[in-house]
Amino acid sequence: MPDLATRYSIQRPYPQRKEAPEQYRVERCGVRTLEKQLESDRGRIINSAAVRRLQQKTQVFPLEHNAAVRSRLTHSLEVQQTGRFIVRTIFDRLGQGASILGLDGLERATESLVEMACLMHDIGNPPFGHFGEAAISRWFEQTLPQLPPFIHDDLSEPEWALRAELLRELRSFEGNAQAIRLISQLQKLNLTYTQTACILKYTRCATEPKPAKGEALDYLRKKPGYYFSEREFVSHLQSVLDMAPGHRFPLTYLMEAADDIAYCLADLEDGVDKGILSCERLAQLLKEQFLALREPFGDGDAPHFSGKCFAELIDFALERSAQESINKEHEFFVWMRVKLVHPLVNHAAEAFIDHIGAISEGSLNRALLEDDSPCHSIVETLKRVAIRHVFSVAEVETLELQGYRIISGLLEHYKPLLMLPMEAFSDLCRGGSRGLLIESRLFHRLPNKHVKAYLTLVEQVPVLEDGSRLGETVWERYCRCRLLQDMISGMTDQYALDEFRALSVIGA
Ligand SMILES: Nc1nc2c(ncn2[C@H]2C[C@H](O)[C@@H](COP(=O)(O)OP(=O)(O)OP(=O)(O)O)O2)c(=O)[nH]1
Ligand SMILES: [Mg+2]
Repeated sequence: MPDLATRYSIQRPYPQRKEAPEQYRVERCGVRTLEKQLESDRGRIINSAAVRRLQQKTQVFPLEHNAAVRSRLTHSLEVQQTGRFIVRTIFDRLGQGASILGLDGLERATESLVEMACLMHDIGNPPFGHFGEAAISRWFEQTLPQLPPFIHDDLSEPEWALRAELLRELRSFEGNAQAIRLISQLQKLNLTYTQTACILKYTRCATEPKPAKGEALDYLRKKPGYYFSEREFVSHLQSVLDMAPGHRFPLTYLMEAADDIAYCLADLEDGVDKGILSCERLAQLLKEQFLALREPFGDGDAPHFSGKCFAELIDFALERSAQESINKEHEFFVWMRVKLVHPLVNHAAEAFIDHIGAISEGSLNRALLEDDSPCHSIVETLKRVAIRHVFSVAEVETLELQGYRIISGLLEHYKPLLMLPMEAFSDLCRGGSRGLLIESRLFHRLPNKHVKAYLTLVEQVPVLEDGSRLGETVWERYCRCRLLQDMISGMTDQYALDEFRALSVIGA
């Protein structure tokens, strides 16, 4: 079994130290140095604009005015807390055994890595959450066939192949892949590779096809985890941390479990807070859903969860809330959390320890909580009730349609920039604007940082299998599409709405 601790490295893309790479490993640099470097990562992350922008991005409810309802930022803070709880539970359980896993003395470092991964895990998400991702992907899917070098060009065989892969990538915008791009190229946070690896949730490059069910590591590769533009960064990260391609960094499993535990209850609480469901109705739905999920396991009509019948536990939370005179809903969720979070955290910690071999290798092909246990059924129950009874109500769907309209509308406004021939766009980048009435004005609205990232990427024309280079026009157009995706996904909900209104000449 690979020793977990050998994966803890303080190496960064832009090193500030002069030592040879072996000195970056915790066995050589020592735990104190590692902790100091991770403290520096914390500062870089907490002070980043990408984290601040989460405060105005949708978790479930787009453009929400009620600040008590979760945004991506408040959700991420809850994930951070849950992540810390899981790490502490693992170390408490391990006790003296931490040294067997090579984790001796690494509790603080592990806690910091997981906490910061949790805080950052959603930074690549576009405005309007899931629907934002879908809107970007769909717009590109419909528009790419109209873009000049993508529809006609005199290309060699290998160029055709890569062009097709780049098009596949541009059709599938992914928040997780965008997060890797943000850290490495757009914000250049220069985090330790170890810290960045904790949020590399999926391990497939977006140019590769989705694996078929049953294929090796199909779960870890089910969504794009990084873009072609970051392939060299990721490949370097993998070699620094001894990660095989397609495999995960061990602590990423903890970030994923913390996210699952945090949002499954929180989304329902927000639904109740917004008056979409009453606690009584929710309690009934949860009991029914849990029974239905446990049926194939034959544990009867009172399946046990953490030594108690699940229905009893819900009724207990309901009773406690009935005794509360002022904030009944709050009381209900306090008790739900008290009764559910501990067992779920314990289960995640146990699964981490039980599967430490596969986890150290990064080959466990599922989420920690995804087994056939009652704990898994609880998470599934909460998620399914949210999907059926919160996300799909008319109010939420209307807001999602508005988000969709805003994102596709914005991309449509910026489309003239994508249609320009390469030479005219380079002219714009050099400050020229002759004859480009609309395009020059649109260009001036692009964030400087994103234009700089585009200019850097344009220079990195990929080398093909046969040693030749990809045609410049195709590569440049890929970079320009990426630029537009960077710009749109970097917006907050409110900023996207304001920008859409401004460009559409609609008043507030
Ligand atoms: N409004 C709405 N929210 C949804 C829907 N499906 C899931 N959500 C919420 C549930 C969670 O609070 C949140 C999860 O968002 P993410 O985009 O991060 O997805 P998740 O982490 O499950 O998947 P990932 O593996 O990161 O792609 O979105 C939906 O159809 N509508
Ligand atoms: Mg996510």
